[in-house]
Amino acid sequence: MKTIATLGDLTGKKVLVRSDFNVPLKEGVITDDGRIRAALPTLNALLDAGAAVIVTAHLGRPKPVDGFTFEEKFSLAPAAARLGELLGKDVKLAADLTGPSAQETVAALQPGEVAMLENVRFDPRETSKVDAEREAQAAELAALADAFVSDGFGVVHRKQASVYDVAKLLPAAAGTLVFKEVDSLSRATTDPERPYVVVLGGSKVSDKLGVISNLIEKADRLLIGGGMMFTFLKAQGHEVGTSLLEADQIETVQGYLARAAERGVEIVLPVDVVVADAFDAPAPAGVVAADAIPADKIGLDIGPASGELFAAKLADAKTIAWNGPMGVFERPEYAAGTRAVAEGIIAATSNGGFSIVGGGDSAAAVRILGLDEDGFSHISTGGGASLELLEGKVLPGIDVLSDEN
Ligand SMILES: Nc1ncnc2c1ncn2[C@@H]1O[C@H](COP(=O)(O)OP(=O)(O)OP(=O)(O)O)[C@@H](O)[C@H]1O
Ligand SMILES: O=C(O)[C@H](O)COP(=O)(O)O
Repeated sequence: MKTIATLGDLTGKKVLVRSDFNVPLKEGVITDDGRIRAALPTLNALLDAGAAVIVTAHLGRPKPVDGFTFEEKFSLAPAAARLGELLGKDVKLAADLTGPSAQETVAALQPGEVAMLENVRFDPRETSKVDAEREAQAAELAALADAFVSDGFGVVHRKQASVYDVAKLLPAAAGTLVFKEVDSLSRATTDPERPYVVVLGGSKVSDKLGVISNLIEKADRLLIGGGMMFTFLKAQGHEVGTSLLEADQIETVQGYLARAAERGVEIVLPVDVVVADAFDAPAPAGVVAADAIPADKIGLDIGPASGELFAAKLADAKTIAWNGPMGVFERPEYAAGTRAVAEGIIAATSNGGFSIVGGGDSAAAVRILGLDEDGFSHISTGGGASLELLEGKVLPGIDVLSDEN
């Protein structure tokens, strides 16, 4: 990948930086600013080099249909305010992406200053599958700057206008975060020390099921918790009540279970589950066996016996990749499973294992639960991106920064 140094003298230049500020928010307040902190080294390096910096980023998955559509709950305003605090300077947020507000903001921007553009996904062209639509948006973004730095590691697996297409239109380089992430993750992809154990959870079930197919070829053991455990339990013939379920993936998962058995890869599922009457019920209803979830209950965490089982399955691991919380850890009543797994990983790491935590929410869980970040070998800012790298895929946002381009 091309480094920032390849961009030459940046004094007085306007540099467009793609960051990943997709941070967890609760009532408009950022609950974990890890991704914003992780962006600082690149931003400071560019400011020190005399550049004026324009940051573009997304938050969540807004669904605009007809042109740029602002939606308060997906505004980057909290991220801009936090970035300003961390940099110790005012960060102006344009009200649009490439429209009059962005143009005025960028025109006034001086070397050493930082501005942000509103959520890049407020424009439907950002995520369009039609090349020409994305390219048109990328051209508008490129017109704002002299160079492009891709530093939003969490989004480099997306072939989107601000990640991929814009890199073709300006002198482009990878930021320091992208370099650091790729370096660390390559330890798990290139001849990992064994046993290699992968722990998967979270709620983006369909995003992650495909990853499992690939990891069956690479890992020795897969521990499955979080929202995706229910599709596995169902695939084994158990009822899952009103829990998160991808009904159309059941057969696919049955195929994974069969292939894992053939290859001698162990797939470990929870043996008990913490259930509630409803997602928003004020308190859990209890712990049930994983093969006996009542029809009117929803599973929101792995149970205590599963926490112990998972920790035991991690104990001898020499390479560990963890993506996705084991339950709805944001609520203390459903955080014990995630804590048990995190502590199991910390123990294995102190025993000589190499551990990677991936996923915005998993990294946030480590901090929110007050766990020791230094207990893990690498905490990635990427969720899907780190998983796809672990799968060995070529990521469009990295490929486009190749020295050969
Ligand atoms: N059993 C469950 N039912 C519903 N939601 C769950 C369950 N278990 C975990 N979750 C939710 O999953 C969310 C995190 O899932 P997600 O797949 O986004 O993980 P991630 O680590 O952030 O990865 P990425 O960075 O790719 O988004 C959390 O908000 C958590 O509350
Ligand atoms: O949270 C993430 O993993 C990244 O910001 C990418 O978000 P996306 O899955 O909505 O593309």
